[in-house]
Amino acid sequence: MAFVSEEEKTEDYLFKIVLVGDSAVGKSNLLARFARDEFYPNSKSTIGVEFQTQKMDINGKEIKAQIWDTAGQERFRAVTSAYYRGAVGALLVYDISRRQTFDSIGRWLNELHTHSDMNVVTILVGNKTDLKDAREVPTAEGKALAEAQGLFFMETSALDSSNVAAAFQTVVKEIYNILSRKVMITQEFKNKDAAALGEGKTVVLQGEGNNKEALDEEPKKFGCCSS
Ligand SMILES: Nc1nc2c(ncn2[C@@H]2O[C@H](COP(=O)(O)OP(=O)(O)OP(=O)(O)O)[C@@H](O)[C@H]2O)c(=O)[nH]1
Repeated sequence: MAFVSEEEKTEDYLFKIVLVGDSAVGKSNLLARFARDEFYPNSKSTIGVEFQTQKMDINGKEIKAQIWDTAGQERFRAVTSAYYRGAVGALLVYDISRRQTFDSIGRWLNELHTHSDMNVVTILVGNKTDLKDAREVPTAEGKALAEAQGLFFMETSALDSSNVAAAFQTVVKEIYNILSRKVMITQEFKNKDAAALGEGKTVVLQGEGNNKEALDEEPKKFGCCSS
């Protein structure tokens, strides 16, 4: 087990992660499965925005993933810029049994990159793998798109739970790794300065641009239905 000091344990990390994709691909159910281990066979379209904060343990650190969910359909959606603002992670979701939802991924990726940091950690998620006989998008095609766009990739089923936690964890772990590398670089610089000045060392967690906002920002809510 890795050694974590008392001081380190009490540090809080809050990562804003957004769910993006066409209507009815299963965004809300992925969140419901991950955060509450629930599934709704007849869920209605999300109206406005919902978010859930889920605690996770990464390398002995307590991370809070604040996961935001909005409707895929334009008329039910939240204010786009506010939805993406400060996001450091994204799940780009399509339904493996409806090709048109896969064809929309390019558009969602454009929207994500227009409204958030280009470096937002993104995973392409092919949901509803339980619908084996209805599959329209082969796994290899999803994987190829992810590779071409530099995204992580996973296929999930909110219905039978497969890979749901793994998909969220992949994003959170990668964000944490990026921030850890930044801390190490900051520490290296500070140590050099400190050595020059003869001072003790300090470690500061520094996000940049939108990433920093995500760490600072208080959750905001639009529309209805948060838990
Ligand atoms: N078979 C199957 N059905 C699923 C799965 N995930 C979601 N569904 C169903 O798909 C429908 C839409 O799910 P939602 O989670 O509401 O989809 P959404 O992407 O949040 O939809 P919007 O809010 O309209 O954008 C519901 O009837 C769910 O029960 C899954 O993994 N397998």
